[in-house]
Amino acid sequence: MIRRGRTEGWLTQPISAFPTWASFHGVSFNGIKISQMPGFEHRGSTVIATRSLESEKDNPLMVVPKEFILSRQNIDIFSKSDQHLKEVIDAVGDFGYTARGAILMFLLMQATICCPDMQDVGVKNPLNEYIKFLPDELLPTFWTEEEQELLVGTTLRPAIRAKLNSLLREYETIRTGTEHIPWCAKYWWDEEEGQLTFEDWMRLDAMYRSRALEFPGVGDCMVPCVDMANHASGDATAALYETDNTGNGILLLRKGRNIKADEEVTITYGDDKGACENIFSYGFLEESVKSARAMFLHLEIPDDDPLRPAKLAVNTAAPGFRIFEKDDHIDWNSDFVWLTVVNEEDGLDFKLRQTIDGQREIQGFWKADELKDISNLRYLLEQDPRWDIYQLRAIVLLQQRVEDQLQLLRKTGNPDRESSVREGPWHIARRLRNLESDMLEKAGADFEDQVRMCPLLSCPHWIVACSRSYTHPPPTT
Ligand SMILES: C[S@@+](CC[C@H](N)C(=O)[O-])C[C@H]1O[C@@H](n2cnc3c(N)ncnc32)[C@H](O)[C@@H]1O
Repeated sequence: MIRRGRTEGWLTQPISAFPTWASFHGVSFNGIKISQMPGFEHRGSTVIATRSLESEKDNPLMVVPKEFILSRQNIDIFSKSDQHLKEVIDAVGDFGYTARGAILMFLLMQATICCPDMQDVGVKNPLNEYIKFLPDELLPTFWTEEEQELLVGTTLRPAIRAKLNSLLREYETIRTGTEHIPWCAKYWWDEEEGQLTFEDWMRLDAMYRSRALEFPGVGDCMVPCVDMANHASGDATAALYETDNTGNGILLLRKGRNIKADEEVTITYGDDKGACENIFSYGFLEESVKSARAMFLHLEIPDDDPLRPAKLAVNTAAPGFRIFEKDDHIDWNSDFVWLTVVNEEDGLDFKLRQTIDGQREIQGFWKADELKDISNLRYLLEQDPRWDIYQLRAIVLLQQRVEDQLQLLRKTGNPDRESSVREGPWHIARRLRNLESDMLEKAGADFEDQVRMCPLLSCPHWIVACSRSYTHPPPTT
């Protein structure tokens, strides 16, 4: 549907029409415009100063009426006057009550309302037009198989796979939830006339993912017009966004910041995000980025661990660990790792409990303490006299996983660009490979140092103590 709307023109508007649309609906601009930056057209539209601006004198640069903020709460309000919107949000169950679910369903309704084939569906509102100004971002979920192959060995590759699987599950939830509604059955799902495809869902997800912001006092939302600001990190960030005391969205130059006419007014999409997350959500990596910053590596509980099924049953954490830069070294965090490195002899135990509705539920224990939440395990292990051993097991496990990932990256090398591969994905994949490879090398060296400095290594029994969760040869000292 969306692709058709873009081609036939009913779901697209030139950005030159944006200022008229925005001012007509009460958005105020002070010394700024939305347009493309000469020389940087590949970055789409952005916010540009029309005259020199000073934070002391000119703030706020933009005020967006609070009714325009696409948030969970506002969509609740919209759905009170649009029974079709309410019907589909209610039909998709819990998903429709999350910010992401409600906003995606709202965007889907706007595209549906714009489609000339759909009669008497939804209520026309100013945000029907907003979706027409949103470009189709080349996020990695849209890279071809061949382009995604360039990512083998990077953490972006499994992230894309997982995302596509979760999008498929969402799409199925929407289909099964709404196919009994007569107008959805006809316009979305009918085998001949139905317009909605998985590609539409991917496009709506890309609109949301590349534009959603966490707005102070509102939560995850899309703020039309503020979401036209491009990203710059660190000192290069020119402006901040927040809500004023009446709930309107505002854009403010950073304190003490001056901007010359024709300069870009950027915001930050999050300076702490790793290179992988930036590419995943926004489809680009700033040229100034010189490190991967943060990476998430998946972990498996070994098949020969007799507690594996029980551990997986109680696990509520992401199955892996995150490494990140901290000062001049690489640090890590994970709740899952602690569950992986302890076993029955240490004090981990599981019991089956009968619930009141007759179901059986598995409960985890660390010695006498019930593991109500897996995030509590680390705290309990810290109190244990064998904490040093668990730490050593964890670090050795991470060290091996980091080494495996590095080997995978090295094995695939830096492939040459085939003519069927687009320049953008190729360039980004190459940069990510190099950045992640550097970070893994640094993490490997830091973990090696930690193992080497561990006092337990002078104890001849340490391998025995560690052996349960340590299946690889110990590092040489
Ligand atoms: C929130 S939108 C910003 C407005 C967008 N440029 C537009 O045309 O609607 C985020 C998208 O803008 C682009 N973008 C933002 N900052 C960028 C940057 N520093 N370099 C390259 N592209 C950027 C990316 O395509 C990103 O997915």
